[in-house]
Amino acid sequence: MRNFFKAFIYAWNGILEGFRSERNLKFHMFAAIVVIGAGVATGLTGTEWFIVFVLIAGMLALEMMNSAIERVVDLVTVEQHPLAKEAKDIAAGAVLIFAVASAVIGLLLFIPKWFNY
Ligand SMILES: Nc1ncnc2c1ncn2[C@@H]1O[C@H](COP(=O)(O)OP(=O)(O)OP(=O)(O)O)[C@@H](O)[C@H]1O
Repeated sequence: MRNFFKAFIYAWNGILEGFRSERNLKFHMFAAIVVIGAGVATGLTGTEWFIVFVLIAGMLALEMMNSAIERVVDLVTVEQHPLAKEAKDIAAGAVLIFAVASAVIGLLLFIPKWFNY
């Protein structure tokens, strides 16, 4: 139980460190607050809120994973290396895929409701 508690504290510190040092994470958090506000104003159903929260949590978690990969790469080499570039660019690509998919799904959720008003 103590180990579980310690692991939770480490993870919580990781979240705080991510939000403290990563500009992109702050931007995603801001975007999440805007989307939640739009959801409240639009009146989403339970299923739609479920989708929105999964996308927000997935986006934040993926952005944090990207930041972790960037740090590990920087720890391994301060030199320019093709593998370092590939690792960082692939991780950034994963974030981009999820961000675009989230934006498309978000628009598919919101736009029909806005047109119904
Ligand atoms: N050690 C490295 N060797 C080769 N290419 C690198 C290395 N570090 C970063 N790059 C590449 O340089 C470009 C810019 O990287 P940069 O380090 O400025 O940003 P980042 O670490 O990817 O992200 P952030 O701006 O969030 O810190 C990216 O294409 C990245 O893959």
